[in-house]
Amino acid sequence: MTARVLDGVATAAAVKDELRARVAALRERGAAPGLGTLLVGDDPASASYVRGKHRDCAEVGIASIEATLPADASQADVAAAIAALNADPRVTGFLVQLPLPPGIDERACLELVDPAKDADGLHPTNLGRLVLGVDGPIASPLPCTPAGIVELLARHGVPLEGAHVAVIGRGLTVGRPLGLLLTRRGIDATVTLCHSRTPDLAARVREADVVVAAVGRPGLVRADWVRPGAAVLDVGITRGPSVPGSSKVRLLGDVDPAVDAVAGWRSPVPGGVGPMTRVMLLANVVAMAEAALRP
Ligand SMILES: Nc1nc(=O)c2c([nH]1)NC[C@@H]1CN(c3ccc(C(=O)N[C@@H](CCC(=O)O)C(=O)O)cc3)C=[N+]21
Repeated sequence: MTARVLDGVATAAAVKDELRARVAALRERGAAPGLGTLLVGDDPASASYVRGKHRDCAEVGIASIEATLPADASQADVAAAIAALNADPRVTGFLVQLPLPPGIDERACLELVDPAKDADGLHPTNLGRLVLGVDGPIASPLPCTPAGIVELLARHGVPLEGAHVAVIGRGLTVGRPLGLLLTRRGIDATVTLCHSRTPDLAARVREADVVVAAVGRPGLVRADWVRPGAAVLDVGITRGPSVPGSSKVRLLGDVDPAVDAVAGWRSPVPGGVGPMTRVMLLANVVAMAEAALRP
């Protein structure tokens, strides 16, 4: 067997086409959506992700508002920048790029974001709505990577209802909210949420119809862990050594490429979950701008 590709680039492009039409409709009603970003410090990977998000916005007609602070910004500086984005009428949704520099309290910063402008879906109110399994009075944004994974599977016809999903990783942005999303009514997967202290991880993965690896350890998921025909989603992105004779660094996923001989589906790195994460951010911004128009 050779695994079929869960193509995040093509799927994200299809979602973008749908969003472009919704953005045009919003603009006609005088409610142009705008994405704000707050980047603190000069981590090159973070700067490159933020640039990518603004490029995506331009492609669908969403305005971009960029805020930056130096690496030595204080907690109060970050709080003031978040307050300015909360108050800016051009900004219908924004995110605080993570990770924040050492010394800044990330959780405290996320709590300062207006939940109605929380493009990442990481404010405790929105995570609470995810736990409750209901949409709030405003459209409640979903965390982008979990939402992107569900969309990627749905658009490739990979069923989740009745499926057993092994999620590896319990982080705030991927594993933990993904477990909540997959077990919602209407999605109806059965989830085993695995982490660094799970005994016999290989055995938990072997039981799964769908495997999601979100750890950041290259090659963690090996071919002999995977049930034949399973769908394997790779969320890990580790920057490896540069390609010999080129300035490009190799991006390494959490899934050993040898898995392709066993799996039914695999999402590649790059070109899988990453582009879906980015497009779900845009989807949140559009949905929040639409919600703001409703009486
Ligand atoms: N507040 C906040 N929200 C985030 O959503 C957030 C964040 N902070 N901090 C960092 C992580 C990481 N993340 C990625 C999104 C897209 C790709 C992506 O598109 N990757 C390309 C490769 C791009 C490359 O790294 O060269 C791909 O997989 O094809 C990667 C990583 C969002 N994150």
